Amino acid sequence: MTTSGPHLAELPLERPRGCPFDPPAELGPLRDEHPLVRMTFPGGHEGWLATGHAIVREVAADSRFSARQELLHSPLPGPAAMVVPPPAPPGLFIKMDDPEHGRYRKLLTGKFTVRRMRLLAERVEQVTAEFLDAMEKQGTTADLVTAFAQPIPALMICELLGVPYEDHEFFRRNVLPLNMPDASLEEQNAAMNALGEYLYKLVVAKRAEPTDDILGDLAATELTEEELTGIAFLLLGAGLDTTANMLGLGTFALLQHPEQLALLREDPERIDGAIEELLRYLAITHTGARTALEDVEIGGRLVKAGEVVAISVLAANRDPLKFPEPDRLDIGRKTAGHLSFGHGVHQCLGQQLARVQMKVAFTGLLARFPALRLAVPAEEVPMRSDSDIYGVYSLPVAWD
Ligand code: HEM
Repeated sequence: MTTSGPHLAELPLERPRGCPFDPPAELGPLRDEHPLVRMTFPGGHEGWLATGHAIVREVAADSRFSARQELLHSPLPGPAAMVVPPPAPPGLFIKMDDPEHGRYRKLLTGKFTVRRMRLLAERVEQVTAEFLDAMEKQGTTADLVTAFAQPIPALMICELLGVPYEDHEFFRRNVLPLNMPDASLEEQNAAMNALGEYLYKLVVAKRAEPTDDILGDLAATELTEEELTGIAFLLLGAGLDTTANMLGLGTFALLQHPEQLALLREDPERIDGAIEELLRYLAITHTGARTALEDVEIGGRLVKAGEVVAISVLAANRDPLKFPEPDRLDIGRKTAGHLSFGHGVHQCLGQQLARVQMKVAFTGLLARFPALRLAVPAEEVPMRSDSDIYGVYSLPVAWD
């Protein structure tokens, strides 16, 4: 076991200007030499950065590493990195460990199964067709983000949870700062409080008058109103911004790789493989973190109790030891084992929902607009470089 080695002064974050889909240039060589490396966190704490696929998987699967937020130092710079966060509010189980985490998750797993999500496909098709109709009517150009990528997942998660879609602008406005490390603590707290108050009122109403949706079902259990609010907050936050960014950034990536797009257009059956490859290649939830609860020997290094390990999903998904020619977007490749939905007990609960939405939405978009193209030079597309969830802020597209 080695105790010395290189030391990173910060987590490299900037994706290259020329190819905004690739990891920061430093990350590849670093991962290949030192898949687990010492790093100073923005608040000055010493910890680690895991970039190798095997190590990232190990950390995510090992219950000696905790997801509890009060133990975490943020690996991303910004005001939140300077403070120790409070324990997660009740119900926010993504920031909890088992058995507490499992108690909440168990109540939800049956609601997001492959079978249930496939049954939903018809409704996703209707919703997608409506937004594509509206986009087509508006002329021969559009911002794909506001016309297509955002509204489809927003409407679907609202319907599933039983949250009024009319309020989606309010959710979007308030979810945004929560994923932005640079947002001030005041902004983040105000957003959290506004969403919390809204959702609390909603679950109280559902408890009084049951509704036929996920929150309605949960309101009929013994969960407290605070727990219901935390779960609603997690599901709404996770469902609004993630799939939307995969649709926006995924379309951008396909337009920038015309040979891959042509393969998909030639044989739309390739869609499932294309989606997994886009998930791997783009790694929109690029960074995570865990805290060691005890001393752990891993990858030939000793991570001490209390130290935080930042995880670069982006670097791990591009590890040549796992994926040959990892920097090539190849919709026909074997993608099993990509880490874009996480790994271990916290693996994404909504992944089947996300897959169904992406399949229907990408298929509908490509069929409706055979001549879809960027309406601005690629360098002018505004990237979400300042967010925990990568993507595009807008994607001007045109068709004939
Ligand atoms: C393409 C879209 C999506 C991506 C890339 C994504 C990514 C992830 C990742 C990486 C995690 C693990 C986080 C960790 O280990 O700390 C996660 C967890 C989670 N995701 Fe997703 N997600 C997506 C869509 C969704 C959707 C649509 C929902 C809707 C309900 C959702 C709900 C959740 C929940 C509840 C968890 C926490 C699971 C747990 O802690 O047990 N996700 N997601």
